[in-house]
Amino acid sequence: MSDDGPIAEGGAALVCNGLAYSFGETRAVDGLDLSVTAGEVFGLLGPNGAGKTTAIRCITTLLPVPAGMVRVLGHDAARERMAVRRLLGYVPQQLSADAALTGRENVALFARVFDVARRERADRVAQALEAVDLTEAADRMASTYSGGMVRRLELAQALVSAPRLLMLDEPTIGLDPIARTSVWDHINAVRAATGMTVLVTTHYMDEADQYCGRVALMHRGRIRALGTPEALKADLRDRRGDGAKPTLEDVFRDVAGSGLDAQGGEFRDVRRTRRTASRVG
Ligand SMILES: Nc1ncnc2c1ncn2[C@@H]1O[C@H](COP(=O)(O)OP(=O)(O)OP(=O)(O)O)[C@@H](O)[C@H]1O
Repeated sequence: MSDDGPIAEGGAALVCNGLAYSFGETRAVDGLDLSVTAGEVFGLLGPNGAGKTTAIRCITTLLPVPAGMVRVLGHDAARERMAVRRLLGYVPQQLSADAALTGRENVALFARVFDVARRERADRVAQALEAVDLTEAADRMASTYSGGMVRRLELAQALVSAPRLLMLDEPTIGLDPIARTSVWDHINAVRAATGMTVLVTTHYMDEADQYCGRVALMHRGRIRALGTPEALKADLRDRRGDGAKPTLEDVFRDVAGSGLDAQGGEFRDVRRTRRTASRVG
């Protein structure tokens, strides 16, 4: 922790205040307020077009912060971009592994990009591959990997720089249930070993319920509800008072109301798939 610079305010790994970002007339992020506690798994949920990816891209410094403030472990994302980048790991929605390289070469590439010290690189690459159970497959071309293996490889790429805050944009989309569980098991094992903070977006409500300590519903660029899945469900149950047990999806339908369908968004699995395996094949 000593070489990370400023101490995070109030134990927060990430703070966004009034973050806003527009694409032309489209206000993708519209005054986002968020505080993610160090060490937690935080789920950022919302229908298609809610602004989740745009917010993540601002936090990871891939987009500027034109309005509002973003701080990662006390570092300002607008003014200290390199410091923020050194603290972050990012697994984007888009495929980030190269089919024409081996698993080890893919992770080594990220180690170079993220400036892992040359003398440590081989060990750190091996550790990252081990952490996601890809040691045996490490020297095979990524084009031979299954979709779940590719996703774990992308996780290793993000982990090789030993991030304090891991950002995952729909990490399990398009994977079968066993591969989804495997991805989460590996994320949780690394988190338990390192204490890193995880911010994840997902359309899978069951995953958010099971794996996230707290979740926030983002809709039309803003947070509309935030809390533990249990608290959010209990609150809706109390308000409805009909004895039925709401799911997390019920909570978010309640919060976003008819605006969901008007925007064409769905909280349930939207049946999009990254087609990971076929795209690297
Ligand atoms: N490069 C871009 N150019 C123009 N508009 C964009 C661009 N990227 C996103 N948008 C718009 O910004 C809004 C927020 O999009 P964003 O991708 O951040 O949402 P999201 O919550 O991540 O959605 P999804 O769940 O589908 O990934 C949408 O209206 C989208 O059409």
